Amino acid sequence: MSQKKKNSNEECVKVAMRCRPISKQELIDNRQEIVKIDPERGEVIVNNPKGEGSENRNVFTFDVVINQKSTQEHVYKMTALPIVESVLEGYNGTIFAYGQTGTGKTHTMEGSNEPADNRGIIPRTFEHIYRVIEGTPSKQFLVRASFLELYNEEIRDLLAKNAKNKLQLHENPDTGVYVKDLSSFIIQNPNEMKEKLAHGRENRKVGATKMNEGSSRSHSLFMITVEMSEIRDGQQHIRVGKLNLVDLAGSERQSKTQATGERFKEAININQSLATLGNVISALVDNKPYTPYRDSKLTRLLQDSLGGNTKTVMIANIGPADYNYDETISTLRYASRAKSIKNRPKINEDPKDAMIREFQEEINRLKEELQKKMGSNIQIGPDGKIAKVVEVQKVVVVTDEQKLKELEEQIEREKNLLESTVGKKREQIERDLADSREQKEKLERQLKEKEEQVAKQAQEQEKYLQQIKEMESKIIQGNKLKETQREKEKQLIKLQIELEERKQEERRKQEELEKNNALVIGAQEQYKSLQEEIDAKTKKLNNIVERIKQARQQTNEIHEYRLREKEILLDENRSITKELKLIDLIIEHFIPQNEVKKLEQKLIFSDEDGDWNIKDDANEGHKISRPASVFGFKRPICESARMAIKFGDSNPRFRTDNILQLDLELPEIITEDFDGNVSQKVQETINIALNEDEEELQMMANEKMPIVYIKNPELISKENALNQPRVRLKSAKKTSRRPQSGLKKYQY
Ligand SMILES: Nc1ncnc2c1ncn2[C@@H]1O[C@H](COP(=O)(O)OP(=O)(O)OP(=O)(O)O)[C@@H](O)[C@H]1O
Repeated sequence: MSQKKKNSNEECVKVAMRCRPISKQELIDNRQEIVKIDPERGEVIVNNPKGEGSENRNVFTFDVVINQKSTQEHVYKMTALPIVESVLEGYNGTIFAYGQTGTGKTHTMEGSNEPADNRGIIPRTFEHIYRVIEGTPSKQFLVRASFLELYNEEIRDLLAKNAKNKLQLHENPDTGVYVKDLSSFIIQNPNEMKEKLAHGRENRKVGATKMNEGSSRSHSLFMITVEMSEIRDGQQHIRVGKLNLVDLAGSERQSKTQATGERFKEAININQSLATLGNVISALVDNKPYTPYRDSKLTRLLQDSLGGNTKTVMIANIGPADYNYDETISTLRYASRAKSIKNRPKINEDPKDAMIREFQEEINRLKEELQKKMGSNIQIGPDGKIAKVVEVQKVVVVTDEQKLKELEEQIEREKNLLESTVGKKREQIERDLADSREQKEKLERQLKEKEEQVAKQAQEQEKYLQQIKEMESKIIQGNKLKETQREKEKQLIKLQIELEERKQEERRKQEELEKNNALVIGAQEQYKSLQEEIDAKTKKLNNIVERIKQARQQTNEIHEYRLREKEILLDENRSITKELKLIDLIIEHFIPQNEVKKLEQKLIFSDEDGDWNIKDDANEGHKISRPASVFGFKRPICESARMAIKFGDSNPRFRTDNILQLDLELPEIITEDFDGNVSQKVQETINIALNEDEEELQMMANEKMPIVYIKNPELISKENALNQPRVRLKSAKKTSRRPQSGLKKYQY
């Protein structure tokens, strides 16, 4: 029984491993290749450059393993293709690349357009989606795309006009986690989609590290939503498939990348979010009661892809060189665990918020309105054209002109007749003629009016048609000619997917079997002689001893790796503490205590954003009421504005008109500008706060510092403290009050 069918629609995360070729630099540095790949068995063997004998071999098995020589097309077929096919049936799908920096995640996900063979999964996905749409005339499609990055735990819309704006994560009980205000574009063909990808890429954070020149310093997520509408059994059915294409920033060691400053901060954030991803994977695999999705924005964004309702493929990227052994093993262990995550994919059928339904309804409404406006004899074809109106115009013209012509002829006849008859009737005839001319002019006027009316109607009709056409063009439909080709391709893909799934299933079972075999000594086995039994059992014993050795070796390696990771985390911790200390120092020494308190009261921790936000007073009901208007002024006005008006200030803001975009009214400056020279005392305080631990700071106070600011005055004897003269910060102006400080300051 396949893994899929074990528990209704339960299926495991599919894990693929890709190893990049050894780089030129690695060849120059004479690096050894330590990775061996057997795609048929789905095996990756990594040799420990420091190990000996059988202990130096680490064997991993994955659903798909891709060697250094594989093409981008092969990678697409083996990893993304089945997921994209599922998305086009209405499933949610996620493809994400994970691995150490510089191992080829971006190459795998995006690749490059030149040469065309180098295109990665994302552009190939675009082509695949529109190829399927072209070959499916029985359905209507609406395709949308969004592109975001997650940089230093902040979400940015890479397709927005202002890509610097931070966006927030929200949760909807029906649709799950989503990014509020993320822009989404309706896309009609793969080229338009590629343009969006290129546009977003330009806005993405990329920086050089020692390990990779063009390293992605953020996680990126390209989202494609495919809405499909189909008439089945006389009823409309809508399905929506969502595809997440994720290129994660690379995991890395600060010591290797030699990151400093902003790069160092980025690296800390990247490592932290990846560590959370690891924790989520572990919690899911170990069936822990709580999964820490909320610990990072990355895991919240991927919540449905890990343990949710999505079909997921994880591509673990590794490098082949010996100096990356630790990271390679760590990536493979991470990936190996992810194989056991179970998802429950389901088709998104008839969702309430499908945009294609809204579009279709709007098109029908416009058509109905057009019909109403243009009269009952107007018929709208599938292409939205209206021939009848044009005919009416013609009829009107023809009828009126004919009438006029007949009239003129009649007049002419009468005129001739009259001219040839008695002269006394001439006057009468001329009068009649004048009347006829008047009638002709009247008719001409009527004709002109009618022409104008028809032109106006035609204009209005054109406007409606344009609107309908524009909306209809967003909904794309396939071509009958391509249908057979698509059917054949679909059959082929289905067979290929089935074959691959069977292979993967066999591999998983084989792996399980091998694990169990080594531990079970065949109690029921029959042996011909005692010697045969001894031989067989000795063999099995040796096998077990070998496995125990390997397990010990692995445990030692994991232990060492953990120690190193711990060291890195401690490093990160130290740097964050340092930064915090600096911020503390600034707050405590340079911001009045009452302002700090006010701010603290206004701060609120948002579970949704995982961040501190300033409370919106309006929502809390503490909003200060607006002062009432002063008689004679159009709006409430402050004292300084009133004074300014009094003294004839020409600034438009004081004209009491409602003018937008006014300059800010700046508060009175009560501080002095910094003149550039930091006093030795302040500099020493800052240096010590930045460099030393808290306790050391207090201890050193006795030795070096003339003035020391401490958080806990109880630590110093009161007597000692009181014997010392107090020093207070000077105010900028004599008229201003002295700044209050939350710290008690003692001098020694
Ligand atoms: N399979 C491959 N074949 C050829 N070149 C590759 C392959 N994989 C990666 N490379 C090359 O290696 C370099 C690093 O790759 P890439 O930028 O994709 O790594 P990355 O994992 O995305 O790194 P980071 O996490 O720092 O963004 C690039 O020059 C890329 O072209």
